[in-house]
Amino acid sequence: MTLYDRLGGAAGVDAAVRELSARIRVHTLLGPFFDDLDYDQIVEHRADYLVAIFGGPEAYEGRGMRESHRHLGLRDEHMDAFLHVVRETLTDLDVSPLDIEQTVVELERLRPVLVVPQSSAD
Ligand code: HEM
Repeated sequence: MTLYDRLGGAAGVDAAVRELSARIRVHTLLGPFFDDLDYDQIVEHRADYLVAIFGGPEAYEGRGMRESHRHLGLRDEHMDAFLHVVRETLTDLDVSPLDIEQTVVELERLRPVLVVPQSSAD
């Protein structure tokens, strides 16, 4: 059984991503990144992308993760905050601690892709 199945398949992942995304949109540090963007479309892409990561059917047709985040200049603190909200959301949705850990491990793999290296000059 994949993580996707244990999270409740398409409906479960979709519900979790929607709840996560609502929390991210109002987050003090993360929310402002999405001002003036089509958030519904981002949430839809985010759900498709995560379904595939967790072992569900591949439906994601958006840009590569590096390409879609590079211009944001994300730092470790943004990734940390994102993962913190993931943990809180899944805990509130009664996902098992083991599945939460596996989810975070999967998302951690994207850290080097999403976080822009800081030059020693700044
Ligand atoms: C593992 C963590 C993450 C995943 C899986 C993820 C996934 C995605 C996906 C699939 C898209 C849509 C790309 C497209 O439409 O082509 C996207 C866009 C975006 N993400 Fe993330 N993301 C993650 C972390 C973050 C973090 C930490 C931030 C910081 C706030 C962030 C901010 C954004 C923004 C602002 C966009 C829209 C960029 C634009 O269109 O200008 N993401 N993300």
